Amino acid sequence: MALLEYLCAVVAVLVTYFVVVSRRINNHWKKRGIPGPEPVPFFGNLLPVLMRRKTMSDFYKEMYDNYPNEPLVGYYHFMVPILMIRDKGLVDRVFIKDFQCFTDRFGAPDIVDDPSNANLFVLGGNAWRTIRAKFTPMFTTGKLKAMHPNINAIADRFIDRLSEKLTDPVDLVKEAGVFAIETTSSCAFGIEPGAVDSETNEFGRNCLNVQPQNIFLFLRMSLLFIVPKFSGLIRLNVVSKKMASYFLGMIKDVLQHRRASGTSRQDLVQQMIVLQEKGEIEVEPQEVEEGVDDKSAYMKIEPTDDLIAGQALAFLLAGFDTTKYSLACMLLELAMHPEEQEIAREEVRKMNDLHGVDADSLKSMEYLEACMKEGLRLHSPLNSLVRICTKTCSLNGHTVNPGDKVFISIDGIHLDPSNYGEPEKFKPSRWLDDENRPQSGTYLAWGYGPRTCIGMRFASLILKSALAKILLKYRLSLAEPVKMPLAVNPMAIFFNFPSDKIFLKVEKV
Ligand code: HEM
Repeated sequence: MALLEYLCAVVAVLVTYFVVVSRRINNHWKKRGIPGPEPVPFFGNLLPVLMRRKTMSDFYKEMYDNYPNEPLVGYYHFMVPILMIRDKGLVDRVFIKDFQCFTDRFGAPDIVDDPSNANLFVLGGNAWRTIRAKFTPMFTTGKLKAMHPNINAIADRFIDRLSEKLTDPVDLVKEAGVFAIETTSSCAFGIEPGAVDSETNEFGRNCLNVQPQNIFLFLRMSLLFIVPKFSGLIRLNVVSKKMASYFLGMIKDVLQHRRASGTSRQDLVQQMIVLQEKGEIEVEPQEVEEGVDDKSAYMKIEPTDDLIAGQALAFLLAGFDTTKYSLACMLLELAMHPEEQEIAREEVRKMNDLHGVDADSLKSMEYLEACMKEGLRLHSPLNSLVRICTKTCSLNGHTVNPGDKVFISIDGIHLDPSNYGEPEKFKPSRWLDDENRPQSGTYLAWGYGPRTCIGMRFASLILKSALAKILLKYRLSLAEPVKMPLAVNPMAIFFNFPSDKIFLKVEKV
């Protein structure tokens, strides 16, 4: 009995302590005069998300919409206070002008000995800056042109697959997924297209399951984001150990095979091999990022197979699902808007008659580009952009300290009527109207500032190649009604991935 009483007393003390600490933490924003939704102990503001009553995207967008006159809003990711930036001027400050105070995304240490975390997406500080400076030239116009025949071949295979499905409704997300598997395997993992052409082989299956959007990933990503040092200590990764070991092993095999056989191919793997052959990575004066006046902001890095494999893994993690869902959503919007689809088809036809579909002609397809931008505005695969403060700075009179987390709601900004007239409408023409072009800082599908998507030009080329080839051959329409806005997977912490199937009718033009 005495033991039971003793245990009850301990539990009562712990609960009281816990509630008091939670309350104190939950007063963080109140004390600073920053408005925000009322938190509950431990869960902060996440309870509706964890109970699947709201998606993370809805939660962010509601916060953006509910405080229309506030430049800053505070919320709690479990017990960690997070600052949401609403004001465009402050977005510019954090992501561009004061970027040197907000360089990190996860707050991970400079270089991590674990290759699955030592990648461009996760790394911070000098290691990120150094690798970014060396990897950016892999996506220049010339390099993309050289890779384009590969990309076109993958788009052709996509067209062939669709031709076999003309009688049945096409499962859009599934087909876009197979296309994304092929581009990822071919360009980032150096495997010939066709070798992994379906969801049923191991590579394809693993691509589809590399980051299953469930509660475990939600909690893992939450920990990495809110307590990066602790996550480092317990060696928490952005992917499971099994997936990391599969993909890292695969890319290392490709590296070894190319070196042993002397074979070469126009892809990202080859460019990484070229970088590796130059020896220790050191940033040259002409590669120094704008705003960085100190060369000590960079470091020397040994381009080991692990480091290279880590970057290929980042290309997969950052590029696979984003490409798949972006393509699916763009095709869906075109299917729902036959008039815009026809204008785009006419433009592609004209350019194709003159030059065929190549990297140059795709560049001149302005309407197609506008369709892509508009599709991404309405269906940005990422719901938010995140930065971690690395140097003390003041935002609107509020001091932000190293380790503090700031973010912006992409959907909030993309669907704000003060940024886009009739924001819910698919209107590619808004991108061609020179007088009313969307202002800078209001289009965030590829991110913003020096840490924007490194694969943007590459992904645009892939998406436009697929769109152009499909429009030339097929007319798209809905096979069954689709409810807008699309339902999103509730456990996708940073993403807007549609959760329902979408079926299109595809007919020859
Ligand atoms: C439609 C397709 C894609 C979209 C919409 C997209 C979007 C984004 C966004 C929003 C970010 C965060 C930027 C920020 O925080 O400011 C990002 C980062 C990144 N993306 Fe993409 N992405 C796409 C495809 C790709 C592809 C194909 C690759 C690989 C070749 C890629 C590689 C990366 C990497 C490595 C980062 C981290 C960059 C850094 O922190 O330096 N992405 N992407």
